[in-house]
Amino acid sequence: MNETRSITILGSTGSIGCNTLDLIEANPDQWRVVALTANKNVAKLAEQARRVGAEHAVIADPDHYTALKEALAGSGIKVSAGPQALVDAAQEPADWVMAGIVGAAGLAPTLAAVKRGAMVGLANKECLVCAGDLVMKAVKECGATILPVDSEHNAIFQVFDFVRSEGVSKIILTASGGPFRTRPRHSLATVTPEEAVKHPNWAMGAKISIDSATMMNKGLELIEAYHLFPLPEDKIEILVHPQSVIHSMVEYVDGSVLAQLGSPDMRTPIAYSLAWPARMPAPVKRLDLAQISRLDFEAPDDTQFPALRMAREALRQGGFAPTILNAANEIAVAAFLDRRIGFLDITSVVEDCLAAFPHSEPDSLEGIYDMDARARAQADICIKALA
Ligand SMILES: NC(=O)C1=CN([C@@H]2O[C@H](COP(=O)(O)OP(=O)(O)OC[C@H]3O[C@@H](n4cnc5c(N)ncnc54)[C@H](OP(=O)(O)O)[C@@H]3O)[C@@H](O)[C@H]2O)C=CC1
Ligand SMILES: CC(=O)[C@@H](O)[C@H](O)COP(=O)(O)O
Ligand SMILES: [Mn+2]
Repeated sequence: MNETRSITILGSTGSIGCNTLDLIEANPDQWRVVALTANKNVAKLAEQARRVGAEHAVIADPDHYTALKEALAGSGIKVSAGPQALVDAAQEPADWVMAGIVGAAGLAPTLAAVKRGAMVGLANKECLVCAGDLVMKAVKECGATILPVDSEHNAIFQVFDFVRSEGVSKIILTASGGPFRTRPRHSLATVTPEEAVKHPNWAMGAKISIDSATMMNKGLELIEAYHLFPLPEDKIEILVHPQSVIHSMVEYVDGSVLAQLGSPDMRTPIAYSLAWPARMPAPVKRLDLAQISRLDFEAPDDTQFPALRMAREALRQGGFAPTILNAANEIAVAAFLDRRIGFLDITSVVEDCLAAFPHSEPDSLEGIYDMDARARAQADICIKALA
């Protein structure tokens, strides 16, 4: 990469945000940091902003505005707070925006970056699950470039022949199977949040780690892949691969299967997206296949992991079903992390919420926000009923 790129990181204090900062700080001359954002973590945001000389720091929770202002006093860094300030930050003219906020809270700022035609590194899969048609329509209309950061989608992006896409026969999304892949389902009723966040291969934020444990992560990724790549749902297959070395594959009509491999370290897909269309170095452990010595594969078990079936059905059903799936899952995962429900209740809550609403089609962003809020309220009702 020859030119200097200006960058905004939405969710800079999270796992994706910190990995992104790690890469840009290794090559500081190539980057100018426009804005960094967080939800509540004032201390980390202020420290990051000072360290990289950000122009603007935004805290989503307005109750933390004064604390951030004090933490950045004398730095010359602009400070703002609240959900609209996140959108304003995404609208500032940075060449490249990392969509690294967790959950549907990332939708509005991601859409704001898309609408000004930016290059967007997309980690926030929930915004595509919640509002995929609307986001992808805005991408086309506004000339934005989506660079998939999610490791599987980044792998597919690296090996998908967009010029001759009629030659693609299917996508194979790999899944680790999470920490409970080999555990009998009945034994999962009593697992703790501490056990469930322990992913076998990846270090990630709490919400996505729980999603990996229920395999809802792969369900969300199925819907994400459907929106990112020009293939129907029945051409997107899920394959369990416990080592997370092959990050995904594309099969072509001539029988060729192209895969992207690497150590399970998000700095590789983030670096690919940051430098795109060039490449940049990433300080990750090099893949040593002789040492790994074997790669395993198995078909996913929909009985052990009903989230996979539910996500595929929601995608087939269309309309608001994926919006409801995502919203209910966010609320149920938060309740599990708070120890208000058990691990197996997460997917039961999602299933009950999906059943609670008759089929209807979104016609606007407001309609999507309305359904997202109604699904969250319904999930709260289901959770109270379990107590
Ligand atoms: N972690 C990973 O390796 C991968 C993550 N992803 C996806 O990337 C996204 C981020 O994941 P991850 O980095 O693990 O998550 P983390 O929980 O580690 O970080 C989330 C970030 O979003 C901010 N945030 C949380 N809630 C809000 C809110 N309501 N409004 C504004 N900002 C908010 C957090 O701020 P604060 O620190 O103040 O709470 C933090 O900066 C998710 O969509 C995930 O699915 C995809 C592939 C891999
Ligand atoms: C790193 C990443 O992209 C995660 O989404 C990861 O893939 C989670 O692993 P599994 O969902 O396959 O367990
Ligand atoms: Mn992933």
